[in-house]
Amino acid sequence: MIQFYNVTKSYGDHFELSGVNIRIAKGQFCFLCGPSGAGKTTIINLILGEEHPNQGSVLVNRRNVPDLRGNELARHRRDVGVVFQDYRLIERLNVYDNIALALHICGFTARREIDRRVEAVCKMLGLVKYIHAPVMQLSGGEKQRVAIARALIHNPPVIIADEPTGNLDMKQSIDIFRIFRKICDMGTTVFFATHDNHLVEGSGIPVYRVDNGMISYDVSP
Ligand SMILES: Nc1ncnc2c1ncn2[C@@H]1O[C@H](COP(=O)(O)OP(=O)(O)OP(=O)(O)O)[C@@H](O)[C@H]1O
Repeated sequence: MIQFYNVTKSYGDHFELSGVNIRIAKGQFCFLCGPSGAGKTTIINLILGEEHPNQGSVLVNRRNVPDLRGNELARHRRDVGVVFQDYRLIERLNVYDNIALALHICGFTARREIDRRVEAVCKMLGLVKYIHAPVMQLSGGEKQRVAIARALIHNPPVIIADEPTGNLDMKQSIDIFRIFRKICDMGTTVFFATHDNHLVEGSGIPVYRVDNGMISYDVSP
């Protein structure tokens, strides 16, 4: 589903990732760990096609991302749901409108279909009672659930999470992590960048670790 072959990415002479090989199968859950500045967001941007490698290939669903242009790139970005640490929601809009906006942007116009999808995803994420609440009134954990709902609304085969628990306390982090595990159990591939060792250790989930420009792979016990 996600494959990096011998990828090199540098920014001038101050940062280089080299010889990056990643292989994440369809429906698999993998962590992406590493210290601040190690290149986690760079790897995510390569998957999204927001950055291009200097060398090597980045395949998602067998498509070489750096080759995608125009409609193909737009389609690729719809196929990869993204969740960020800082939620990136529109605070003055309510939960329903934040999630529905993602469907409007993709050309959905039928009100009944939009209602059906938004209600289903809110039900799955325990957001039904907040559906008409402005996002600014929600806690960090609730906002992150809205951001996950927005990322899931198109049923993307892949979800990328960039430090999704970075602003949350331990209890909320564990809740959010469990939601991602549930999403994976439903068949979605999940790549989860985190600094939270308490989520990684003992989880038994494979980990890609970036450090000093290199990547290694292991399975935490
Ligand atoms: N567009 C860019 N131009 C130049 N340098 C960049 C660019 N994007 C990132 N960098 C540099 O690349 C390095 C890796 O950054 P990146 O954001 O990928 O790290 P990270 O592991 O996600 O860090 P954090 O955990 O702090 O978010 C950093 O030294 C950063 O300053």
